Amino acid sequence: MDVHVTGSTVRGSTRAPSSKSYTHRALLAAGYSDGATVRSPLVSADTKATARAVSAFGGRVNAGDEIPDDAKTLAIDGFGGRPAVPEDVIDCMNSGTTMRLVTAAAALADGTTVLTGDGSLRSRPQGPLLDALSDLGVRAESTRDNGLAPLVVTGPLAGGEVAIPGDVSSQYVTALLMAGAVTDDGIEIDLTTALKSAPYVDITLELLGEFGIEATPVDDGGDPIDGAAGAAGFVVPGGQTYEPAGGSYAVPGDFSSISYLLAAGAIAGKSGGDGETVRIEGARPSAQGDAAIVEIAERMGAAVDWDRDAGAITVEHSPLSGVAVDVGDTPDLLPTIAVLGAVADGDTRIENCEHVRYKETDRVSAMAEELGKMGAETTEDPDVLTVHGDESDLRGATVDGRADHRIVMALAVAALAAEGTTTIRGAEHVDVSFPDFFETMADLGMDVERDK
Ligand SMILES: O=C(O)C1=C[C@@H](OP(=O)(O)O)[C@@H](O)[C@H](O)C1
Ligand SMILES: C=C(OP(=O)(O)O)C(=O)O
Repeated sequence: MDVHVTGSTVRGSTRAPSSKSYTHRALLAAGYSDGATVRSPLVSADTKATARAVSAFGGRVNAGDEIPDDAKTLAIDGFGGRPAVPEDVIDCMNSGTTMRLVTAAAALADGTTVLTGDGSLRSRPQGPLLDALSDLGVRAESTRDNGLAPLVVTGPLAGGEVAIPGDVSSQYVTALLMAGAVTDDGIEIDLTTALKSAPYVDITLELLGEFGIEATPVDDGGDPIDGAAGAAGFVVPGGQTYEPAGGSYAVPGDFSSISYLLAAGAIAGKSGGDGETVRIEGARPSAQGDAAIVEIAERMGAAVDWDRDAGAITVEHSPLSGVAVDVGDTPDLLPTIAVLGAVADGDTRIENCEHVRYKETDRVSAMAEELGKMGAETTEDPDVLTVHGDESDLRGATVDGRADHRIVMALAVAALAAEGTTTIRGAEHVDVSFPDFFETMADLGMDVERDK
């Protein structure tokens, strides 16, 4: 589907969608339990893939009925830590989180599970997780023997000690921690490189805690530390039982999604003289590293206010200046920061971004090339994307969303500040994390037309 976005201003109040990362983990944790209710889930293409995997392992989501797009709660009958051997191949579609978390869950089953995904997911690295599971005594293979899906996993997994790199995907650590809790022996993970995307492991640790599961980051002496940043490894004892307090878990708002709303306000938010700006609700503090978008936008000069107690962010347009940002912890913010950089004065250097190339698409190249079509000047290095705001003058163009939700949403925000109309191809891919993105933006004032 193509959308056509014409330069426009935005204002008004909106609510952030629920967190994709927390929803995946909550659905799977509920699957690992005897049963639990997930409140305010994100219902999207990716989280539905995880829900289907839970069902494939013998759980039941929403009494076996299709999940309505507006579901406010999801009741899950779990498989009690013992996944059944699925009757069919598990299709993880476009979702890296589903594939990594479900691969480790599959290793617990006493039999063989086959996992696949769409063309994008079948090109993303799974090798380090397969190697780790193999070292733990599981048969975990790529059908093409190239570290890519389709994957074939034959359990069961008893646990043990394993080494894994931390610089490809933090999702391998999350996967091993979630599965490790229900093994007999537990899992000790030694990181062979520093961990990137560390806040996502903090999200995992926070959620595991809410489900009554103990898992601990450790330093290189094996002593417990607070938080995943700087950890040399992790320890999760086996034989644990997933059980959320009160039988239910509530998903917070999604700061990666909030980043587009905030950026839209920062580059095109107009108060209209009545004090009303862009207000984003559902922004309560949690372990999400992507909450850094508030500080990044502030550093660039945006007029942002985050009332943490109320969980509300207000933002208004003001002139932006380029900054240097390290996205080692926050890879999903790169497309948003690149757009802010394209309208800012001076250079915006997005550093430590090599792992952002292993996403639904190579987002470093994708943003350089697609923003380039709109008149932005960038310099791309393997690990750094520099956006030259002074040399950029955004104008409408036809751009390719690269079948990647974050590229589509970032380009739509850029189009707000562009002269004329921008056509974005493949706009339907927002269904991965923010299905109502274009409705939400239209309500805020974005001039957007969708082709049927
Ligand atoms: O665990 C998660 O929920 C995620 C971890 C990150 O991936 P990597 O750890 O592969 O960088 C992030 O990019 C992804 O969108 C969601
Ligand atoms: C990379 C992403 O997710 P996943 O790894 O689950 O595909 C994302 O949402 O930007």
